[in-house]
Amino acid sequence: MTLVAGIDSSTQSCKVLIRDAATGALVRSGRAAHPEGSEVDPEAWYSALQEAIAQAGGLDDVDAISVGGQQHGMVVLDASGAVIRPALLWNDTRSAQAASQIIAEAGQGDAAVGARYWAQRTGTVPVSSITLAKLRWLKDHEPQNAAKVAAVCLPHDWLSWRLAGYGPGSGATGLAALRTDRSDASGTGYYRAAENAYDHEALAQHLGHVPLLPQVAGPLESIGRTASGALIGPGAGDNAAAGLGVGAQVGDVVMSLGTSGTVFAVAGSPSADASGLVAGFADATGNYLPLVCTLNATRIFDATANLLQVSLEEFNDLALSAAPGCDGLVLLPYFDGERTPNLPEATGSLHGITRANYTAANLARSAVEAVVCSLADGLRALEAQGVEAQRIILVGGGAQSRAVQQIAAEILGLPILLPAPGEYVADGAARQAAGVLAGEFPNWAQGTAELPAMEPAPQILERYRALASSQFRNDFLARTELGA
Ligand SMILES: Nc1ncnc2c1ncn2[C@@H]1O[C@H](COP(=O)(O)OP(=O)(O)O)[C@@H](O)[C@H]1O
Ligand SMILES: O=C(CO)[C@@H](O)[C@H](O)COP(=O)(O)O
Repeated sequence: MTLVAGIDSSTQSCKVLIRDAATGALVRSGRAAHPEGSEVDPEAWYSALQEAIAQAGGLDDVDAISVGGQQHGMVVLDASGAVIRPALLWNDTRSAQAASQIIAEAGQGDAAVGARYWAQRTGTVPVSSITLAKLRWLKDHEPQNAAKVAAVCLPHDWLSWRLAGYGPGSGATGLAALRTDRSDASGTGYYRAAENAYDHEALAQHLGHVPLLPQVAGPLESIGRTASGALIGPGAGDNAAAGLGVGAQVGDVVMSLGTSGTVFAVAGSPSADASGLVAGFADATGNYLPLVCTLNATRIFDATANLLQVSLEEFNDLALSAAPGCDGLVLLPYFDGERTPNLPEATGSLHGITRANYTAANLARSAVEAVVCSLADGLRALEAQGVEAQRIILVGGGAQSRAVQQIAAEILGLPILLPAPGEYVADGAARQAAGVLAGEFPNWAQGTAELPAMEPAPQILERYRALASSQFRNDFLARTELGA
């Protein structure tokens, strides 16, 4: 049996799946936790990867491997190949002001002009998550570190590079061996997905110089070999890998609930949304991946379950025991600030509390309704860019939640497909690894169920939208009054 391995190095953990390259059957798996926090030493990802690989029985009998990873994280390397400082992750909002400056400077002070400039130039209006904003933050706050940057790469690029035998001390030869793929490159803010080209000018302006950038490998190109001789695929950003994992085709819309909430479509042409809601990313096959990402998804469930001192299963039961609309209780889920809408300083808030509705069940349900509504807004932004959603493919750890499944069916008003429980980012990476071996993506069978239709509850989204837009207005006014 020929075996392939797929890795998902995500925000919270590292997962390794080893599959039969011919059929896709799962053979072994492993998993290890990542440290908390939005600033992480990349070595911690490598240790978690080693632990997950060992748990999955090692790689000695594996013929090809690919890494899917959390997007945008800033991994900066010096000339020797050593990491200069801990990576700033996609959900680290300290770079929010840098993002605003990048936009304002492009528009010579006019943010709307700057937003249009970036939408046209790279497909994405920078927010704090985007790597370019993190590099600008580095230049402004740690100029001595910025000056040392010989190469910059992303979490999945760096892990693939380590698997290929490079690391601290591998010097210029090592740096020249860095590779990425088009999907992850498209999330940097210095890659023009529609032209398949890096934007060196953006780096020169916002980092202060142009460092070495990983070469962009083709969708089925091998970028090296592991110590045990397995081919290493190009890898992908985690959302593009999830798209591969569920076999998404042009026109399909995927909603993922993990640490981040994302909703994205596979598209045949690039997008350029000057409102900044939709990021114009690329997928892992040569298409495009217009995507909306929120900072607050399953961790809202974790925090609420924690507060209520219940397990996630009990949390789901509680949520399902409350009535749609939570008797008027509405949560705005901006616990970690927010990226879409762009409210990096926001905090969460609970509205409409009465003595009667302030129950554990309503609190649990309000958390699920909030997260689903925030993604329903994401879907609306995608539709404004011309995406025609016929159905939604639901993935990510949060898709396992029965409460999410039911409430998504009530709120989204579209058929919802639930792939068999699995790790779709790691699956996409495994599928890519099998494709690297065979020269084409495999056609692995996959069980998918359609969720039963639910009584639509449009009032939930209406109330959420009314509150969210008033919070957005207030935040905007506060920033304007402060002159920010
Ligand atoms: N049955 C469940 N009900 C609710 N949430 C769940 C359930 N199972 C997993 N999760 C959520 O999934 C999240 C992890 O999802 P995952 O996609 O692995 O995240 P990430 O990719 O960001 O590391 C956890 O925060 C957890 O709350
Ligand atoms: O920033 C984005 C997409 O733009 C996030 O989707 C990250 O890629 C992290 O994903 P998870 O670890 O939450 O799956």
